[in-house]
Amino acid sequence: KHSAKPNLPPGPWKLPILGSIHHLLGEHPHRRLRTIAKTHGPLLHLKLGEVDLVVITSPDLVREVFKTHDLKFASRPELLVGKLIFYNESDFALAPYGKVWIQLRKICNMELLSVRRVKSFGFIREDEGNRLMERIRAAAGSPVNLTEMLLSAANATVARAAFGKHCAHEQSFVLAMKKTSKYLSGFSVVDLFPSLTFLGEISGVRRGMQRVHKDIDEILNEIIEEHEAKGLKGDGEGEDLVEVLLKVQKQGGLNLLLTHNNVKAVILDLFLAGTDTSSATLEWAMTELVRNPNVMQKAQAEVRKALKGKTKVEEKDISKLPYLKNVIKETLRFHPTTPLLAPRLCRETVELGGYTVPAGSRFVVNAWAIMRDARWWEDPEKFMPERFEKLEALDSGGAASSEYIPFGGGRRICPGMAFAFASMEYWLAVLLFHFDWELPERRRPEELDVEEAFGLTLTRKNDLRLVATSVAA
Ligand code: HEM
Repeated sequence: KHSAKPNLPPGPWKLPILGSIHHLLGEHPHRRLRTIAKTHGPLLHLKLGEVDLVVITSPDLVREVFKTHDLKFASRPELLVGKLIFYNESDFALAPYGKVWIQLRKICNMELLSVRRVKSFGFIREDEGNRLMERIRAAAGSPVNLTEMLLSAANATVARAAFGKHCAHEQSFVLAMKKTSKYLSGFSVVDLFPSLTFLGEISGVRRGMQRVHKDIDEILNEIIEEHEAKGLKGDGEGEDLVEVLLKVQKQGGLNLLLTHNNVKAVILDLFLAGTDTSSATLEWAMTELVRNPNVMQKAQAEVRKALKGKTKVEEKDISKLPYLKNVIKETLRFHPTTPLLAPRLCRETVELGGYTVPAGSRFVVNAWAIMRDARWWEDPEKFMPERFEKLEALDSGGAASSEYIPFGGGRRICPGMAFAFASMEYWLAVLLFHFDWELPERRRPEELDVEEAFGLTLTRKNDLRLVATSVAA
């Protein structure tokens, strides 16, 4: 008689079967969810089909979930793409919390994306930076598609880091990954009604995923065979990431028998999480620099003064560019490329903010809304890199603060921060040192649009086309 209903967080009214899905229509989810939070508060409950979704829009709650209750929120929801493309969740970005995730994350932190390893890829970033510069120079004053060029540099960098210098499969692999990312939103019908398996069949999604998986698997098998045939050097110098993973597999000594599927799935993670996040951030940085000529001048003056007399930017110069670093931090605040972070799964029932979040709920943090909220940010709609000169606590790129969370937080915080900053800072320095930038047809800076395309990564809707003028060194 008195079976107590859980005291769920508030949320908008729900329809039978669909739940709250209709409230998310018409605008990008991070924008709709901010509007809903303004009415119902910073802790929301929505029912999306069969899924309970809890949304957080306040730094206090962020602190609670990433610090006090981190372990309870450290899992990821099961998505069809994880099963069908990521080798039945043999990776660690989509894997639930557990033995596999713990071991793979350890390998990632200590071997794949450690500061030492990221440093060892400096020559790749410099090569790709030079290639970027030459492609822009070759355009000789006609508009260049920076969106496409930055994505190509990011893809090539991860591909070379993962597979080694000469990988014949780079292009076909990148293409297959592009197809994969469209299945990853977590908001698709197959993931909102997981019990209705026939939806995957009639929509063709299941077949599409199986086809992409087959293509990816063939390429990765060949790459692994080539690496095995070549033999593993084992000296730690100049190793690519496939070599590192195969070496760890051979050495054993982990709490996990690392399978070939683990190796392949981890490589997929690095591509999916590590390519368009970095290129989209740079694309937004260049957008804001063109829209804010004073900021552009200040950043260019810094880099040109620090590198006076040089003909090329070197990685070691980046430490002399604090303003440029703040331009990137401000871009990540203003245009976080994963505005709702990556969805988590609540492993146990938790009391949060006076409400009950039931075990099994999916949960997201509206990082975009928090980082544009005037309660926590002065002039939040203004692009102002100077704000980071005062905010020492935010220097670590996110881990230290619950208002600045472009990389998430807690145990599942992005492990690719060092990799991302190294490429983004270097390439931005190259773009600003060698070129002046303006809009085609001498359009005014304020005419540059900031429309968003929502996919897994928040990119510009329209490609960024700018005219570059070479500056004499
Ligand atoms: C501007 C660039 C980037 C941004 C904004 C970004 C952001 C994020 C965010 C928000 C998450 C989810 C964290 C959470 O659940 O709390 C994440 C996870 C992850 N990122 Fe990044 N990321 C970037 C670059 C990279 C790069 C370059 C790599 C690797 C090469 C990478 C690898 C990963 C992986 C593997 C995960 C999953 C971690 C796990 O579940 O344990 N990311 N990233």
